[in-house]
Amino acid sequence: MNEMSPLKSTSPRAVAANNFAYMPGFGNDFETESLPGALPHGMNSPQRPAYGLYAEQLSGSPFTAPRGTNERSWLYRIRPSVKHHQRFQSFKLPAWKSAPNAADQELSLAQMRWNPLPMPIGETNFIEGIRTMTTAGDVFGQAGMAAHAYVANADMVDDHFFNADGELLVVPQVGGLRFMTEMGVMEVQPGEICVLPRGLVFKVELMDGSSRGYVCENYGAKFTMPDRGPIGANCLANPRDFKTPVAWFEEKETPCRIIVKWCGSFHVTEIGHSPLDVVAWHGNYAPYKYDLSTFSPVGAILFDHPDPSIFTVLTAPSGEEGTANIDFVIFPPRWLVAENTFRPPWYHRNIMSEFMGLIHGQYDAKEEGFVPGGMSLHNMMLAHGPDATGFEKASRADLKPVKLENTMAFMFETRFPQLLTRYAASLDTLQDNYIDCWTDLKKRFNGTPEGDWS
Ligand SMILES: O=C(O)Cc1cc(O)ccc1O
Ligand SMILES: [Fe+2]
Repeated sequence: MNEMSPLKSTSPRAVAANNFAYMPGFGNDFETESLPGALPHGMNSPQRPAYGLYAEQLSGSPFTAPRGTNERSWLYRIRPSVKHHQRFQSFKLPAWKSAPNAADQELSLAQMRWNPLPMPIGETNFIEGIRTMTTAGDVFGQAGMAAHAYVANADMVDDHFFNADGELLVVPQVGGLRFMTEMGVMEVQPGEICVLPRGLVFKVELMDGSSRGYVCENYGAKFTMPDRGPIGANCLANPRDFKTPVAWFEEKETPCRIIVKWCGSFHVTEIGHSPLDVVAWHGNYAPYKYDLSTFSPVGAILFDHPDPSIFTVLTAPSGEEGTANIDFVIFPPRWLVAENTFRPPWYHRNIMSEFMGLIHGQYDAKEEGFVPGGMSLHNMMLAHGPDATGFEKASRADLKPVKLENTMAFMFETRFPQLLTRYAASLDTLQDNYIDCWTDLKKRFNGTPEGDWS
């Protein structure tokens, strides 16, 4: 039983909304109840669950998935979800696109970079504020992803949402977000991320007013922790730093809506009560959050610049070993100590497609132009690397140990090409001079082994 403070909400029986607790661990089999005795023991489906609750299974994998990837939770709720999912009508969220986005895509064969999206002027909640930048793969085939940015200035009050098309990895950049979900409440600040499983009902409140950030919508197999190989049993992201909320419910008997994303289109249904009515649950299919500052980077401690896969927080497998549907990678503060080494990222061309964002500070491959809240896209096989100023600086730097501080960039990297939405291609914040950052890279070859460093 969770230790919770006295009840304070629309219902005398709901759990206080300002004292949220979390359970540590990644993919654990959790159990949690917000009323004593609400969770059945030793079985899932008693003839009459305590408190008159309904038992409901939420499956995140096929019933017969192997043990390591088999995910489901049992929810004990005031009304079964079938009472929430009735008479759907079409709903419009025109800025949220899905792959394949044939009618709306733009040629994306360019290195691209954007300044941050402006905050919205009209009232905009989290789901209304989602603007798709790129789509990749195919939502119907359950492969690929979409990279979205969001801007929001309003709470979801009576509106709730679930996404049947994939899980959502949310990366706040400005403003904390409070995710009130069926399975509990998560408060997520910039510098933290959270994952909302496919099908989970939630709404979002803004903790600090106007908010901005990024969302990766994963159409494929769920994010999991990468294997560490020879690194061993510790470092990178550690399982105990992932936090899943304890059960929380409200008993709100006033009109609410549920908006659903399903195969790329949106639908709405009206119900007479809150769908956030799960009093207790157990299982391993659940939302979680993670504080990026708890990532323990492991890197080169003598020479050279390793591949960025060393900074993978979460990976969504594609079925082909070593070829991720999506890798979620961060570039956290760290010591740079490599000797006789060009320390920033090397110039490269990559079969994977890289969408990047900056949560705060400065990114070491770009001296200017990549600002917090900004985005960049380096698509499949398109060359990129440090800008000319960064190259110059790093090539001449005194290679003493240096701490890279005040920085937190991230990458959504996918095996699929990322196709731009028309929205992304026509944004005012698209930098039309991005490729000029490489113009001043000089020819230094002059036939001598030293090259021309004048
Ligand atoms: O392109 C980028 O900035 C991301 C990146 C960083 C790095 O250290 C190595 C490869 C890579 O794609
Ligand atoms: Fe790259």
